[in-house]
Amino acid sequence: MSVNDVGGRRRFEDSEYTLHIYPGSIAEGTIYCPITARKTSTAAEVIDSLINKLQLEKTKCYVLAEVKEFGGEEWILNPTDCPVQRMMLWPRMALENRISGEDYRFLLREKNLDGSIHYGSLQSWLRVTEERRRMVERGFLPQPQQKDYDDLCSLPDLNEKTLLENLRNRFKQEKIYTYVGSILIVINPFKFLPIYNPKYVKMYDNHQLGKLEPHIYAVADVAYHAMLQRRKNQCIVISGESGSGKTQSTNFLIHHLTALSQKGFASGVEQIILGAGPVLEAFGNAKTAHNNNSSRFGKFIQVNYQETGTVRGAYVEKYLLEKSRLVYQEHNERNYHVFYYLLAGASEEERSAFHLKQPEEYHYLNQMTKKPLRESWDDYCNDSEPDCFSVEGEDLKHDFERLQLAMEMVGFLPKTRRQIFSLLSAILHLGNIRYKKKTYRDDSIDICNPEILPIVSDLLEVKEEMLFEALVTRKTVTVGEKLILPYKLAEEQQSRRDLVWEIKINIAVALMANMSFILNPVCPQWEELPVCSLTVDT
Ligand SMILES: Nc1ncnc2c1ncn2[C@@H]1O[C@H](COP(=O)(O)OP(=O)(O)OP(=O)(O)O)[C@@H](O)[C@H]1O
Repeated sequence: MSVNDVGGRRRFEDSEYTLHIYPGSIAEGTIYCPITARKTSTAAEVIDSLINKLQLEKTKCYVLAEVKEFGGEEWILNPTDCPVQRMMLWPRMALENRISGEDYRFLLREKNLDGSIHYGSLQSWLRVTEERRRMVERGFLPQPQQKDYDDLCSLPDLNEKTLLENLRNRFKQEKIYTYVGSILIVINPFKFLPIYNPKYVKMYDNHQLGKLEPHIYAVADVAYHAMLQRRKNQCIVISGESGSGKTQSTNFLIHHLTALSQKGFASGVEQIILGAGPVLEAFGNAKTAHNNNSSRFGKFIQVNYQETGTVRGAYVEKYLLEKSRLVYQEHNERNYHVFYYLLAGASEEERSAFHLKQPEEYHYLNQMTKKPLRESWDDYCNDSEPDCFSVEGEDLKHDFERLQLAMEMVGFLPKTRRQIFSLLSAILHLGNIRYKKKTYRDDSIDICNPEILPIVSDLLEVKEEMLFEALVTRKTVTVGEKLILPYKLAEEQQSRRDLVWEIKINIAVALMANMSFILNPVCPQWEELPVCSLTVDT
């Protein structure tokens, strides 16, 4: 790096730096090409200068990749990223040894037509990495400054301090995966790392665990090949606290498991499992204090394979749905996303058919946010004060459209979709029912605002009298006898809570039934074929 200006802050911003870009096989004969750039120069501008300087084909699409360890992961820069700023984050040693140092550098890469990155021969890339590793081991190349262990079992001195230090060291180098024997520890980077592209799928295909840098693909790969070789079902359990990245890791696993089975309708299964994401997410995720998109349920995904390793179908099940969230949420938390999507995205016709109101008018949504009522949903968009109805960066109208599309993809007919939205609206209206004592002497309950009953009966498509009975009385069975007992005022919450939970469970069952059907198309020949399955449990 050379700085050609040493003035005040303004002038420092304008300073010029020299970037050394390695074009590799794109410009044979050029080891690196020096490009002058400023702190604010974008990757797109640097690439333009490179194209002119190296006289590259202008019709092709190029990207810059940042490498922090030769032969290691490549971080592809977006066209708007500023390479100089990235370079300024490199350690001083790396900047001082620009020419002889080989660890930190920018590479020029070509983009394929499908948007993937052209890496040239993977084998030669792997060979270089391996050779380098061997040379480091023999002492021909210096050891990395801070030695880290990719398997905690190999730590020479294993205690809490060394364990955490090792994980921290690795994380600083954006190595988010570390083994403990056959267990994989993942530290959520909260940013996208380009280590999930096809190059990595290929690289981890059929490799013994621990041979390469730890990766979630390695775990998927070991499970897949163990299933095929030993002909035994395999199970991967993902656990962690809320927001630690379980859902994201599940998606990476499913991606790799289906990529390994390229034949058959593998990609279709992946598309459905992952495509069903928006549906599961809308009905099963909510904003919590720790995670704006927290899954409030456990997920069991079973991918079934034929003996040949081809995906045969899949099975997804939700369990332990957090039912209490429907009727009560903690401070700074929300009810399930789907309610907010519906209220923001429904058309005028749907608003009137489902008797929709503003979110603040529903007890099940406004318990933690007591703010003055707004005139219309659009008012929320102009409100800069944060509240629980809007989350930064969220576009609820768009999310509702996306949900409708995803439901269509998972096989819901328009009529079923309407029924589900009608049930959701019924849940919200049920929450607004208020109770009182029937009479001064009679402790059983009555409804204060009976005008809600016709709305809910219309939405649930049940008779008003039946609904009233269900809300104020309960059935119990004693020895050989069925009793209908009135709810007492102290039990008023329970009276509608049971009904609300029942509705939500029925919606969840309908969702799962639909998904199971679409993920397991009936194919007569397959019925006779042996199957093995791989399950992912979060
Ligand atoms: N490997 C990863 N790379 C980049 N971002 C990640 C990774 N893992 C998780 N994240 C990000 O972290 C956030 C939380 O992750 P995720 O929703 O998967 O957590 P979770 O453990 O499923 O949470 P919850 O239990 O609350 O549902 C997401 O915004 C996700 O994009």
